[in-house]
Amino acid sequence: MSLLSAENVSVTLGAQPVLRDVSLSLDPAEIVTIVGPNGSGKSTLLRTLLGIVPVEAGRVRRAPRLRLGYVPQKLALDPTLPLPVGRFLSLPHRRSAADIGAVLARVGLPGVERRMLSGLSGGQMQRVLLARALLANPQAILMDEPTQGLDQPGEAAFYRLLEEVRQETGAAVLMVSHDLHVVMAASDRVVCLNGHVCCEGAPRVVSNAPEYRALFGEGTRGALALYRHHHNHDHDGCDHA
Ligand SMILES: Nc1ncnc2c1ncn2[C@@H]1O[C@H](COP(=O)(O)OP(=O)(O)OP(=O)(O)O)[C@@H](O)[C@H]1O
Repeated sequence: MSLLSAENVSVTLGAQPVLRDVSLSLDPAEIVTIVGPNGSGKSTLLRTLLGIVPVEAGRVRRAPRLRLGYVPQKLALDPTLPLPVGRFLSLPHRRSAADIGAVLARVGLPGVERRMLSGLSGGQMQRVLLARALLANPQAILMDEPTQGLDQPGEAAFYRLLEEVRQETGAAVLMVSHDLHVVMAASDRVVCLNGHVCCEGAPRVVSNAPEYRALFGEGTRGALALYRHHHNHDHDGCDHA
C-alpha cells in the first residue's frame, strides 16, 4: 500500500488554477523526484500532500498514523536571531540531548549543538533541516529543492547521505529538484509536472527499454530531452511553451 498519494487532485490558489487532475503515489523506501519548470506547481503539490493546501477536487490519502518529515525550500529565519542548532532541533517538540546528538552525528555534523543557526553554511543548514525531519523517525520525507544553493560536491554528498538514510531507515523520499543530473542518478521514479503530470517513469529501468529510449534517452542527456520534449509543445489546451 502507498504511504501517501494524490488522486486526481486539483488546486486553485487565489483565482489561479495551479494543479489539475494530478495523481501521484509514494511507496515505502522509494525515492521519487518531481521536476518541472518554475511555477509548475511543484511546491504546491508537496504542500497539498502535507495537508497545508486544501484540494479543490480529488483527494489526498495518507497511510494511517503516517510519520512524515518535511524539509522546506528555505527556512524563513531572522538571521540576527541567536538560535543555537540544539534549540532549533527541539522546536516545536522537545527532544533529548542524546537524540539530538545522535541525529546530528548521523547527518555528518557531530557536536554542532551550540553553533548558531545563522552561522551555518548552506550545506550545513540543509543537513540540520534533514536532521530535524529525521527526529520524527519518518516513514516518508518530503523535500523541496533540498540542495538549492549547494555546490556540486555538497550536492553529491547530500544525496549520498539521503541514500544512506533510506537504506538504514527504509524511509521513502519525495523531493522537488531542478537538477536533472541528480534526478537521473538518485531517483527511482521521476514525475514531470506542469500544472498536470506530463509524464512519469523509472529512469534506471526505462532508460534500457527500447520502447522508452526515444522518450527518455540515456543518462542526463535523456533527462533533458524528456524535459524539453514535454514542455515545448501544447496539449490538452495547456501551453507549455
Ligand atoms: N498563495 C498563493 N496564492 C496565489 N498563487 C500562488 C500561491 N502560491 C503559489 N501560487 C502560484 O502557483 C503557481 C505554482 O507555484 P509553486 O510555488 O507551487 O511552483 P513551483 O513549481 O514550486 O515553482 P518554483 O520552481 O519556482 O519553486 C505559481 O504561479 C505561483 O505564483
